[in-house]
Amino acid sequence: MRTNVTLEEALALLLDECPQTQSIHVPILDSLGGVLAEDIVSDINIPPFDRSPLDGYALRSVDSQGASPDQPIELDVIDYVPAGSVSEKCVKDYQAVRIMTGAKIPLGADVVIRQEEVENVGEKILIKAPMSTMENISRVGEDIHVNQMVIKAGTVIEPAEIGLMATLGKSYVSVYMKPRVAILSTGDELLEIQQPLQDGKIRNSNSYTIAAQVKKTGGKALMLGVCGDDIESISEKLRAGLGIADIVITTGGVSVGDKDLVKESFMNAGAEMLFWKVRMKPGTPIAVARLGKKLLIGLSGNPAAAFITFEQFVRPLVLKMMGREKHRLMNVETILENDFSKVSNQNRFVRGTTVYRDGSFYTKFPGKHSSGVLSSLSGNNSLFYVPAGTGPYEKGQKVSIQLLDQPEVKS
Ligand SMILES: Nc1nc2c(c(=O)[nH]1)N[C@H]1C(S)=C(S)[C@@H](COP(=O)(O)OP(=O)(O)OC[C@H]3O[C@@H](n4cnc5c(N)ncnc54)[C@H](O)[C@@H]3O)O[C@H]1N2
Ligand code: MOO
Repeated sequence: MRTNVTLEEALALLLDECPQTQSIHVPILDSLGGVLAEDIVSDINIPPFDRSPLDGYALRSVDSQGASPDQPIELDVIDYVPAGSVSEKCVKDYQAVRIMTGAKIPLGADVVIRQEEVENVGEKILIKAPMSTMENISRVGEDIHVNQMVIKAGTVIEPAEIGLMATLGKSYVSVYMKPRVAILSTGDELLEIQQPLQDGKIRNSNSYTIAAQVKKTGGKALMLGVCGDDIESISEKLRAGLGIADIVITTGGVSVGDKDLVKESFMNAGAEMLFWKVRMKPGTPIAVARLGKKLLIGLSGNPAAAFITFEQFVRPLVLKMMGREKHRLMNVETILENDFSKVSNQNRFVRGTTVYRDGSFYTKFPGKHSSGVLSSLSGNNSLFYVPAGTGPYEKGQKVSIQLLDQPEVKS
């Protein structure tokens, strides 16, 4: 088993092991945030017919030649066509059809004049300027044409893609399944959240934080609950998790204590250890094992360590499994709003809150940094990576920061 691996090695080892999930057909609205597993090619033109982009009159451009405010040209209005209807008439010499936005251009007409530009005289209109052919006409297929590749497999589905599928008459679509991530919290000190506190015990928060992170990333979280520090009980829960999930995440029990039994439990469940311990703080003792195509990831029990190692390792893994090509966190340049004076021989991730103001990003650090502190994670949207031996960093200094979420825009 490899140990004390670098961040890059740990991520590479995980991503190398990562199988893509199978594709599944879902109603288009359920595909939001998923990755398309098929090419979407159009079998129709959009718009399907020449149509009016205006409320006005459809006419023949030749009839408008020579028109001016002093010498307007008079046309007979022979029909009315609202959107959704089709005129049965053909526009002939010095005729026009009243037309609404979205309606099909009647035969014979090759331009549309907006209604504000004409003068109405009974059943007739006066036009006061010449028009060029095809003016104010949305052409058939100008948006999408037959056989056009509209959305490529691998595209992340956003609201616009859902609208495109709808316009093409596609009600179901093939996407990669959400990776299923089972979550188990280990520790004799853990109570379920409904239970009253007892001396020496705490409530299990990690399962909930991690399940929320899984959901936010696009995976499906499956709760395995809480388990005491006992190899047989942990192994039994792991087997149950492996039966229903692509990845099993545990928290707690990965350090060097007498009751740190997760690695042994991974092996007891039949898995092969890939690595233990990454050169980073917090979250050093992360343990990763493989059983067939499934991965077992043991995160530290410390809430902030579990949160941060999830973002560094599990988030990219889940994204890659669901077919996302871009799974790295975005780095931006930010201006520090406090000092960070700690210099240590360990690589470190420091939680921070980043905002966007007057064209720049600004980052504040909370007062409490310990990996056991959960409260100061609230409101954080970024992580400052401090390589070993660097610093101190000072207020006003420009540094690079990882964004976990879009920053608030302040004015
Ligand atoms: N002698 C040493 N002790 C420790 C070392 C070391 O190198 N030598 N490493 C420390 C570091 S760094 C970390 S990180 C922790 C990791 O320990 P474990 O992953 O084994 O986690 P636990 O000891 O089980 O728990 C740590 C902490 O977190 C609380 N916890 C656990 N599960 C939950 C949960 N589901 N919800 C909320 N809080 C939880 C637990 O009660 C502990 O307080 O080890 C250091 N020790
Ligand atoms: O690696 Mo630990 O999470 O710093 O206390």
